[in-house]
Amino acid sequence: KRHKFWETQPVGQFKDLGDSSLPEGPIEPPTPLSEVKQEPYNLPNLYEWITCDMESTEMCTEVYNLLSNNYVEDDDNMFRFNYSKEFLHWALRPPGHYKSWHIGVRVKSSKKLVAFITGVPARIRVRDSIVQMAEINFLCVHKKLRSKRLAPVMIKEVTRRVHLENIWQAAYTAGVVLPTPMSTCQYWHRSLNPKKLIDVGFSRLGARMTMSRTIKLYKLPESPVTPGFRKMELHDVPAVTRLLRNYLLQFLVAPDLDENDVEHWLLPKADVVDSFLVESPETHEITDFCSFYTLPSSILGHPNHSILKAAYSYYNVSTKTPLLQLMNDALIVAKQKDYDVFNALDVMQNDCFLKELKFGPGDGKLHYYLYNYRINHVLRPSELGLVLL
Ligand SMILES: COc1cccc(CC(=N)NC(=O)c2cccnc2OC2CCNCC2)c1
Repeated sequence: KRHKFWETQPVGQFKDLGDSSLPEGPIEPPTPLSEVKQEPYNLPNLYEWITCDMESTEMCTEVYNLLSNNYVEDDDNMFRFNYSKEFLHWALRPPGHYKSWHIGVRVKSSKKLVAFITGVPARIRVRDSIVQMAEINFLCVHKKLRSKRLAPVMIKEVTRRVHLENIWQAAYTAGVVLPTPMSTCQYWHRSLNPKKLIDVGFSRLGARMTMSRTIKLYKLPESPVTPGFRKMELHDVPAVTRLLRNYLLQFLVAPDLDENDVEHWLLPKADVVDSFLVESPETHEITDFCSFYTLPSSILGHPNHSILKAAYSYYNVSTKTPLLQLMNDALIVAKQKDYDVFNALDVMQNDCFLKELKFGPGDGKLHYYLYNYRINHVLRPSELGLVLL
């Protein structure tokens, strides 16, 4: 189906796929900053731009409410992402963030927030090149304002504000196919609370399975089995940074994280991000790492459950403990913390534990995109070392 807007943008076009005469790298050169449009794009008359100060509790609440009622739903419209205020406050303020990249649209008369889009800066390595990019996320238009062609103007406005900071590439994901995925990943779910998942229709009772048999199938030990498995702490940042930087080198696309980034993105924050490591009891060396972020979903229209508590696999490194055992310990602590389900994409080396740890395939795909950067070969998920929130 035609992509009226995306055919006008510097993104890989379907017609160019396979044309490896086109060089890998930026599609368009940077524009001199003086030539970047200085004023915001025009919005339909009733609406105005607002820069959302995510340090303000009221603004965080307005953004939370917009997303909680209007953001991404699953294909059957049974669940809707319910990012918490604390999560948004964390996700949008990494080292070097720009307030101007937290963009809202509100109704001039009522001041009601009706749309949102964000960018955060990230250093992303693509093969051997480190590229300063914007990670674009949380594009949301109020349900009542859909198909007014607001999304293209919001994408153009965040692009314009990213250009003003002399950044010319971006990365983003979507559940829909646009020109042109750099990789397409499958998502997987591991039941932790199978009874609730079946009650709310997230999972179905397997054929020839009883509920008690299903509960037994997903049962986990009370506590992690790996000696030296513990929560990450501030003093672990240098060692975790070394471990993670070295591990991510094997992937064709991965974040280039320094200690400041690791401190922000991976230090545990209650109900936002959890991270654990294995410190060898003999040598006190840090040999392995695992992490997940907390992204609940609203359960739409269910009489006795309103929230699905979900953990999303984030960055994991195994150098001594088998990844299978490390991730099983992650499942165990997620169950201890009362998560209903543990989600993962088939990126990095996740394929090696998904089936064995009783993950089931989800009913959709997550497509990864780069803006203004051509990659000649669509990446296999196992070549991708990037997890977006
Ligand atoms: C269970 O509640 C849902 C509520 C809304 C959408 C979906 C399906 C879905 N679209 N899932 C994912 O995109 C997904 C599945 C596994 C891991 N990460 C994911 O997406 C992340 C990364 C992209 N931004 C959203 C969160 C499920």
